[in-house]
Amino acid sequence: MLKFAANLSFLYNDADFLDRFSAASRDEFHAVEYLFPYPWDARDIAARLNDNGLEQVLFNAPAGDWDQGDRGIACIPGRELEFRAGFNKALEYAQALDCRRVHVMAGICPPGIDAAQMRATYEANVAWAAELAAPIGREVLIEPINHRDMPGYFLNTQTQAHDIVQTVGAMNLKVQMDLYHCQITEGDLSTAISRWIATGRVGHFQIASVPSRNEPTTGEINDNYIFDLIASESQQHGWEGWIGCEYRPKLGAEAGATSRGLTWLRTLRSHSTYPVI
Ligand SMILES: O=C(O)C(=O)[C@H](O)CO
Ligand SMILES: [Mg+2]
Repeated sequence: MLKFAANLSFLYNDADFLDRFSAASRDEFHAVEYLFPYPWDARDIAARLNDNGLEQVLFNAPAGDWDQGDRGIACIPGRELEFRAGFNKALEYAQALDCRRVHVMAGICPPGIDAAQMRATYEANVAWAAELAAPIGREVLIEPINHRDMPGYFLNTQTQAHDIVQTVGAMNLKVQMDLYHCQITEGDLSTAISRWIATGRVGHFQIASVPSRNEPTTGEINDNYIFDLIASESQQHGWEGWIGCEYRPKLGAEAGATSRGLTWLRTLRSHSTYPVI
């Protein structure tokens, strides 16, 4: 089985955020993810989830001052209190929205701080977050991100992320394997998927075409081959996670752009040899 979640920060941009939940439901999504819920009251989001029968599968912990260039603060020495306050807020939303996974963004490496100090800071922060989240059944995800989209981002490769997961050791610390970033940074997706899913430490996948970050099947990745691989590996290893549709519709913010771009998913739902939701 493959389970796809609509990323409401990237999709349905022709609608206000709170109206995107019903739009995703109309396109027969069963789950959603997005970057940040914090501008909205959790009760309003919970009502949209409930009204539309949607599961909340992922969102991000506060990532610093996004408009000022922060892309997470977990690796930055001196911002630990800010990180902890933000993650506490993320857990409040995770409980209100019954969301199992919280993505903790690492941050852009500040100049003049050595890599060892950033790694120590990052490991201490995600270890603290995982310990706080574990008793309430939440998972902390860390995601390698390519340096074309985020120059200088601390976490860049799958091996780096899994090394940190092993070093920290918390069973609820897992890797968010965004195949868009993995293709740009490392390529060799099939081997990477098989290798890392077998560890049991992949918490979530995300997909988008490369290089344009549009709908699957419109770029250099053979997405249908990848979907078949994830389906078979998931069955072999008992992986039951979600695949986030974190892409920008080719038709942009035109009315109905997202729905008109979902041919790849409708085809998969009707033609695959395994269940697809
Ligand atoms: O950039 C990505 O791919 C992500 O998934 C982050 O959560 C948002 O930037
Ligand atoms: Mg991603």
